[in-house]
Amino acid sequence: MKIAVPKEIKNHEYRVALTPSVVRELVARGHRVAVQASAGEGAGFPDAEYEASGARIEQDIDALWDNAELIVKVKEPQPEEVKRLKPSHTLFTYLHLAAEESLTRGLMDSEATCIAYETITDEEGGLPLLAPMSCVAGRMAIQAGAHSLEKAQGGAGILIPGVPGVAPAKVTVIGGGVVGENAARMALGLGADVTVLDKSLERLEVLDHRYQGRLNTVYSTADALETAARESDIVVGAVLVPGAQAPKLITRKMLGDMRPGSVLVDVAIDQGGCFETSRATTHADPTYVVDGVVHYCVANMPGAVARTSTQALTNATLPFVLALADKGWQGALAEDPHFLKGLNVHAGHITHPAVAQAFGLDAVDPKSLMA
Ligand SMILES: NC(=O)C1=CN([C@@H]2O[C@H](COP(=O)(O)OP(=O)(O)OC[C@H]3O[C@@H](n4cnc5c(N)ncnc54)[C@H](O)[C@@H]3O)[C@@H](O)[C@H]2O)C=CC1
Ligand SMILES: CC(=O)C(=O)O
Ligand SMILES: [Mg+2]
Repeated sequence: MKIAVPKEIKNHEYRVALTPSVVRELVARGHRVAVQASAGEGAGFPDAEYEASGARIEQDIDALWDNAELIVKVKEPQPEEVKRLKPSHTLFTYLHLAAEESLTRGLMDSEATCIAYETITDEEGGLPLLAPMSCVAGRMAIQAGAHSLEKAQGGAGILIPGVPGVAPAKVTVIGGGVVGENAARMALGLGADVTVLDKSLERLEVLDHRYQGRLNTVYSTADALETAARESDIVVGAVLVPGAQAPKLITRKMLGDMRPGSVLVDVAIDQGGCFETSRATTHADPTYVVDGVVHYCVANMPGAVARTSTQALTNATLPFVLALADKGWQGALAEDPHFLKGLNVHAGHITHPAVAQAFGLDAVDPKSLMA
């Protein structure tokens, strides 16, 4: 299989889809890997390491895309990348389509086969290719929140742990999955007063047991959300309905009840965000203020810690990339129903029900493509 690794072009995105170690595994199986010149530099993997692993370094972007069968990326294709896709391509990357209709339409028009990391499932009901980046983003959410609470950033001027004689900050995390648990863990580590809200009692039970009374767990209702908004210094948005747009849980009206200088960190922004006033921001300009409340809404948070994130991401994607390369998309997806859940778009059709529902379109059952 001819595999291409483009250099990521999203704002301040320094991750790369394959490390030299992964390239080595692919080349050992007889695959040909082309890596765009300097694609790995931001994550600390120079071209020479890829060459030593058997990759060809490609300077010409047109040739890189044109000659590829399988394109492996990190972030959703940007408009100039969508234009390069063609029906013979298999694209494997994060897509987050429910948040972006124009991207969805662009991928449909390309007629390429587009497999999303974030909708692949596992036996335990988890999302194994989202989890490593959720782990990173959850941990970063508290760093981002702590920084945003500083006065110079528009925050209330609160130090998360407080000091002797001064109470710590109150941190509420909405959604106690991978992002939520990692955010809660970091906030606890800093000495915050931490509450996790979730709709899943099972999840709250797991967290209660794991954190042995150090964490407050609250079932997520409209009342609980209003209380969280009123009383918290930082609210982290960490909900997910896989493939779908995030529900808007903190409304504009509720901002009026928040203390000035409080902070909303919307990690769920890549699925459209779970606060009504959220709009995607970039690492270059990560925050803005609405009604006195600081919003941090960066859609590619792990890109800022590209070295850690690239290693964590490729640990998880490796078996899937090998399966696609060895068997082709039909072979790999036909024998793994969890991998098949990753198929979002094929030959102009949407193949994920939650994505189709987000735009009032019909979904084609991916099983019907496996014949
Ligand atoms: N901004 C960024 O850079 C990144 C964003 N993310 C995003 O973070 C979000 C969370 O991801 P994960 O933690 O991996 O998902 P997850 O599936 O592990 O956890 C989501 C949790 O939300 C809960 N939930 C769903 N609807 C809810 C509601 N209405 N009220 C309260 N809780 C609700 C679920 O029960 C679940 O426990 C996703 O949108 C993901 O794409 C992940 C990584 C990086
Ligand atoms: C999951 C995601 O959006 C990211 O890692 O950038
Ligand atoms: Mg995005």
